[in-house]
Amino acid sequence: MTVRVGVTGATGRMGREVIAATADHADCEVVFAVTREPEGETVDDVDIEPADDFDALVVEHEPAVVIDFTGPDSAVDYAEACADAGVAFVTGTTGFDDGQREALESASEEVAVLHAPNFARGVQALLNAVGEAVRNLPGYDVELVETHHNAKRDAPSGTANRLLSEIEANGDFNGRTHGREGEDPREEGEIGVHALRAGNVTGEHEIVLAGNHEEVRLTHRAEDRGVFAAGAVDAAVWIAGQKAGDYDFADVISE
Ligand SMILES: NC(=O)C1=CN([C@@H]2O[C@H](COP(=O)(O)OP(=O)(O)OC[C@H]3O[C@@H](n4cnc5c(N)ncnc54)[C@H](OP(=O)(O)O)[C@@H]3O)[C@@H](O)[C@H]2O)C=CC1
Ligand SMILES: O=C(O)C1=N[C@H](C(=O)O)C[C@H](O)C1
Repeated sequence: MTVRVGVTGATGRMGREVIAATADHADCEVVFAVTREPEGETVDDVDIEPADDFDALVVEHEPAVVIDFTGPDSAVDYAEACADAGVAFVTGTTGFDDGQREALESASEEVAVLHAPNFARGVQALLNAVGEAVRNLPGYDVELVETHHNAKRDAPSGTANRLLSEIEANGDFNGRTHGREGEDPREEGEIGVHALRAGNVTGEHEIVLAGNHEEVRLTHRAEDRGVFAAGAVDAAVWIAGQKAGDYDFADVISE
């Protein structure tokens, strides 16, 4: 059965990729796509409509799922609208604060909600590998470096935060140090976190584990945003059949 998909942030970097990825997927179709100021634009032959009409478009087109790559405030608004309308919600948006995360969780009491800070399958493998490396190398210094394009708003990236949680869950650490300046020697057990913003880098995450006169580096490098979009569309097709709840991209790729 074809899964009917609504797309938010449709003229953004990721929104455009999602529309393209949906066209490449045999099992879904875009039934509407919105952005704040559409100005009569189309993306891959899909008409882009005003975000102010979101609620009416949901009623008119009856999507099974909405895919969102926007900003934290708007993602929460769209999640709440989907919860009211009984529509599943997949978001790759990052930069949520605690209150916004709670709002997504509340929406997941009504409908299926999947939030993933990174829809690349390789990042799921990296999460597993990092946990194992940290468990196997107790006492090693751990530093994380992420690099993104110069228009990214949030730092550290959502993926970096997820990796940091995984690192902390698997070892004995004393907190995170974001960058260093001046007289600031490394303290035992701290995790150094460094966010680089330059040019049009799609997204890189590297974890350095060093100690015992040796060094391990685990790196993921996204070469194209289509990787994220394809994962998000796979998640949308998967979530269309799920009951209300809070889901992760790991649930999608474990099947
Ligand atoms: N999970 C993953 O795999 C990935 C996640 N991301 C995340 O996705 C998000 C979007 O990234 P990207 O596409 O690069 O960003 P862009 O800035 O290119 O696009 C964001 C889009 O969201 C819309 N938008 C922003 N704020 C609002 C708002 N308040 N209300 C309604 N619409 C809004 C914008 O609409 P308008 O054009 O109308 O201003 C724009 O079209 C970021 O949080 C990023 O970190 C990015 C890549 C992969
Ligand atoms: O903003 C981006 O571009 C990206 N954001 C995500 C994040 O914050 O982790 C994922 C990816 O690295 C690209």
